[in-house]
Amino acid sequence: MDKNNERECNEDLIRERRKCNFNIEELTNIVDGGKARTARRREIQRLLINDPEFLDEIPQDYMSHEDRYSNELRKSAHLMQKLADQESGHDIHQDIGALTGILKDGNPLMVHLSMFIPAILGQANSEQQEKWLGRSLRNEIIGTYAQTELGHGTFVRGLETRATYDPTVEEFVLHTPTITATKWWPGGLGKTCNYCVVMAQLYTQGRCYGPHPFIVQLRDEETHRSLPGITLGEIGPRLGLNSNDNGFLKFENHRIPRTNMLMKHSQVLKDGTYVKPLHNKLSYGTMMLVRVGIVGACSRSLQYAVTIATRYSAVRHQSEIVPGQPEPQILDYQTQQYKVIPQIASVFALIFSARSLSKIQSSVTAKLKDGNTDLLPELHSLSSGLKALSSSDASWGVEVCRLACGGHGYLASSNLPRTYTGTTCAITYEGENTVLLLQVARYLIKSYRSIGKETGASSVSYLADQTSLASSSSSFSNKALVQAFKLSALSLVAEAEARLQKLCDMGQEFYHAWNYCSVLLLKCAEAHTRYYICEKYEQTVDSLKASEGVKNVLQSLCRLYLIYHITLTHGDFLKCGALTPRNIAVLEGEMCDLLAVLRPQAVSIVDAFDIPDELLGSTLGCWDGNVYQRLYDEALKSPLNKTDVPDAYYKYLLPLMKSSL
Ligand SMILES: CC/C=C\C/C=C\C/C=C\C/C=C\CCC(=O)SCCNC(=O)CCNC(=O)[C@H](O)C(C)(C)COP(=O)(O)OP(=O)(O)OC[C@H]1O[C@@H](n2cnc3c(N)ncnc32)[C@H](O)[C@@H]1OP(=O)(O)O
Ligand SMILES: Cc1cc2nc3c(=O)[nH]c(=O)nc-3n(C[C@H](O)[C@H](O)[C@H](O)COP(=O)(O)OP(=O)(O)OC[C@H]3O[C@@H](n4cnc5c(N)ncnc54)[C@H](O)[C@@H]3O)c2cc1C
Repeated sequence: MDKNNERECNEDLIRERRKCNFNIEELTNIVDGGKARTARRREIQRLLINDPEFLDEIPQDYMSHEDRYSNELRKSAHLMQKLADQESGHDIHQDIGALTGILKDGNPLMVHLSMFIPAILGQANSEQQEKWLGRSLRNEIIGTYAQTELGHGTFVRGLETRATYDPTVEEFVLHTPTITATKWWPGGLGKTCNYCVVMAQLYTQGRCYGPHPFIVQLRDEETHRSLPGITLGEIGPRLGLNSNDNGFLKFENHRIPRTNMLMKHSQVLKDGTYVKPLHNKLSYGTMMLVRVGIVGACSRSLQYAVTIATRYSAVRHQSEIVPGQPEPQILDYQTQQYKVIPQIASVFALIFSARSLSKIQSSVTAKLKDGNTDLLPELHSLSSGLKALSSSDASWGVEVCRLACGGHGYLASSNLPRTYTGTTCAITYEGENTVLLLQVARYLIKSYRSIGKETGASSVSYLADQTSLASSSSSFSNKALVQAFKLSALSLVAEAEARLQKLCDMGQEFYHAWNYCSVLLLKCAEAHTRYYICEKYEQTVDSLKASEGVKNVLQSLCRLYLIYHITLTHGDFLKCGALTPRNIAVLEGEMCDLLAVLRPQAVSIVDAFDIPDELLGSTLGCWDGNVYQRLYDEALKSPLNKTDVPDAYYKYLLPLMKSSL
């Protein structure tokens, strides 16, 4: 689509784009993380969208279960080949964002790229990396991450798969002792992978040392047949991601060499002696790494959904605001603005938090190389909290965007249903959100109780700021609003700690008291993480070197985000005295003013996300706004439209209609 050719474009969108008062390219660079990143993303996307191999012969929704898998595997394999053919020197994980939309509805090689290779990088020692890293990067072997079992996903310590060391032959015996120990869910496990990293309970010298990672060959490298002692299969249709072959796996006393235990952090020596790691949760490192990646992935899903909803809201006319006048664009309704524009603001919140988290992760990883694990709990807490809030915010945001598109948003061709199912899964996988938030709460309570002890953990240092509890601000600057979030989080943590202590003082065991307070603890974790996101948003926008136009847009979006979230949880702000009822009323009024200020810029802001039509894949969100013709053309692709009278009519309907004659 030639974006300079207005003749092919919907008139409403032309008018919207003429209202733009900022430099779109500059905002695109901010979204991508710099000019060079924009250029690289475009280079990759051009390479992909001009390649006919990525086209589907028929829309996926009309394919059989087998054909969907096969079609997606074809494209995934082609994509991997294409990326491998690219000049070297690029980190493929840096490029993952550029690939959004090219593969639809889960792809069978995703976990190979996002977990198997990272697991080898993070858990294997140098000899093991020598053996498996190159092969997996060259796609000579394809792997997955097999941790979850039928009986246990959340509670990793409860996994039942066993790896028992036999020093006589220096092998581990992998065994699935019960039906509930069957590995269940891993992406690509059913039919695609020939290797995997298995998390199993390590037994040596008669003792269990807990879950550890092992690399296991599953299928013959020539015939692709499952190896003896291994049962593999696919788990069946899911809410979404149905092009992937999520699988199951059972071991029947399957033997692997001792050197297949991934030994970067802990080891089992030839005689069976266990050497413990520097920190006993280092074996959970792959999960933590992916949680960081999920924050960025969620921001991209939301960019897709909100691009579709915003453009559609500019094109769609319905009802009337002024009686008797022409039907307005639905984007002119304040309630529609309230659906769509906070989601645009949320995209930037997620982008800036993802970047901040990624920096922290790099510095923790660098420290780990020197044997320093001090900041691991801080990273665990932040990555858990941000994974949870980003996935729930993005899922809700995508759903709101679907609702904002009325009936057409329910159509598969809008690409909103698939965007939703591809986002909501992140609430569950890689640590179910409630469970991760309770991990954050655990860290908060522990940190609150150790006030005064220097831990170097900056995300919780505010918990020591007891004086702020008594003070409410009369100023409404963005900084002051962020302070209100801080106060709200601090006061919730203080309340939860006091409630826990009271129950313990009354004679309850701590773990019962914990469960009894867990709804409040969840709120603490959410408030703390929201404060973190708001603080990063405000700081990033404040310190941004940008033109006035871009800065103004981002300031307004940031302010909208702060006020929007205050209004959603205003009870917490009132309860702690951070804001008064009058303050809330004023802020609610200002939120509506901000919607009006941002409304004329909305289309241009989503244009700055720069998502090519071919990747957006939506009849409603295309750049030219030619919505109705596209909806009609897509409908014609339905196989039911191949004939005027379907066979089913003769088989079922005709006999029914004639039966009473
Ligand atoms: C590169 C990627 C790019 C992009 C990504 C984009 C898209 C996604 C791509 C792929 C994803 C696809 C599919 C999903 C795959 C999966 O789902 S894999 C399976 C994931 N499974 C989970 O996440 C399980 C969740 N459960 C857990 O992590 C743990 O069980 C638990 C953390 C909830 C609890 O662990 P326990 O061992 O029981 O610990 P505890 O008793 O609760 O706590 C003891 C102390 O340990 C601390 N702790 C726990 N975890 C960590 C950690 N990772 N690091 C540091 N510390 C940790 C905890 O805080 C406790 O500390 P105390 O000081 O309080 O004692
Ligand atoms: C699309 C998809 C892809 C996946 N890919 C993989 C993969 O590649 N590899 C892999 O190993 N796994 C994978 N998984 C599995 C995934 O990681 C687990 O489903 C997830 O960790 C949740 O565990 P669970 O299913 O046991 O849920 P459960 O823990 O059974 O959760 C059920 C409910 O119990 C609650 N609950 C559980 N424990 C607690 C607690 N301590 N406190 C309070 N509430 C609690 C939860 O909040 C939830 O409401 C995938 C899952 C999905 C949906």
